[in-house]
Amino acid sequence: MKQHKGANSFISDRQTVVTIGTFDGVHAGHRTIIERLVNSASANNLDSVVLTFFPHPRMVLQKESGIELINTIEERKQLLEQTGIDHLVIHPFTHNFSRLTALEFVRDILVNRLKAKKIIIGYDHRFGRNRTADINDLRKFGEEFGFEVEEISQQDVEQVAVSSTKIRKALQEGRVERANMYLQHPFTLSGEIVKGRGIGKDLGYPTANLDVKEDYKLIPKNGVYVVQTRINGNKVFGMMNIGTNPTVGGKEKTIEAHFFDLDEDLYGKYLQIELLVRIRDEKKFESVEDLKIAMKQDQAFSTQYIKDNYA
Ligand SMILES: Cc1cc2nc3c(=O)[nH]c(=O)nc-3n(C[C@H](O)[C@H](O)[C@H](O)COP(=O)(O)O)c2cc1C
Ligand SMILES: Nc1ncnc2c1ncn2[C@@H]1O[C@H](COP(=O)(O)OP(=O)(O)O)[C@@H](O)[C@H]1O
Repeated sequence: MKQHKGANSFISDRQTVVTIGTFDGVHAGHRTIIERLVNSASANNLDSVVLTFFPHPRMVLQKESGIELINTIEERKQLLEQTGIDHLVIHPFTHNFSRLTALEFVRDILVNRLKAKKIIIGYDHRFGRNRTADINDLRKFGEEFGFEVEEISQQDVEQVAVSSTKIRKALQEGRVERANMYLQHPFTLSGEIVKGRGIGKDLGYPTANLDVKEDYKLIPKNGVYVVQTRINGNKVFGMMNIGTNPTVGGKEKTIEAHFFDLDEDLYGKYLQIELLVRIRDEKKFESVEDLKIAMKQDQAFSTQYIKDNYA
């Protein structure tokens, strides 16, 4: 897969089949559409192109929308990489871009830049300044500029929307097993390991504090989770707490993980941590001793879960 930082730097020897969308989650519904794209491209000797926008239009046009996405742009790239598309174009969505008329968008971006011979698009897709144009307009442009339009049916579009909503809701409720089932891959949190308050080691459970810098990333419900990551190429399991650490007088929300059978300085490392299952709510314990007992139980739960599911 070739990556392009915008349509202006797109290069391809062949003409293309293009689909346009956010593809947040890159879940089963998205994969069905992308499969269609890839198959259509190979059947017609064309290159397959996913055109996606970043920042998300709502992050630019409705700054206060508080949008929460399943994937950061980095995660989205990695997931799309696995689908077998030839090109991923991440076009910067700016105010200026949003002012393009439908004609300008189709002619300048899709036809002249992306060399579109075919466009696969949802039945309800709208585009151009103020989203005035629809799929019928796109078909007319197709006759003028020589490309074909393939419609994604209402049923398929709804399936995609329902899945994204279900995944976000499951994550907000802490049901990561369910979210992972819809996603068909584990939900991840990614970021750099930063210094915390240095309490973990005293508790006997050092915890790597994850700094998720993307403010639009959906963080699942506070609580304790079984997790898995890769450290220096090795698979490592652990347990993660998302919350404010009320027992030790914390206020800020933190994301921290204790990894099993590991003793290593992780500061400055970039980790992608997969959430596997939720164990319990975060609690304010009477004492640090009670917290330690709970963490020991969390470890026992995790060990059993890993044995049952990953042995
Ligand atoms: C598996 C796990 C479960 C935790 N559960 C709780 C909890 O229920 N309540 C709480 O106040 N803190 C909980 N914590 C966080 C601890 O309060 C502890 O302060 C933290 O791990 C150390 O913070 P530090 O990185 O700033 O040193 C948990 C941590 C882990 C790793
Ligand atoms: N098994 C482990 N799991 C998590 N972190 C570990 C582990 N072993 C060593 N560490 C290191 O210890 C640090 C956490 O120690 P801790 O006392 O909780 O300090 P901090 O408050 O800075 O997170 C981690 O960032 C990592 O560098």
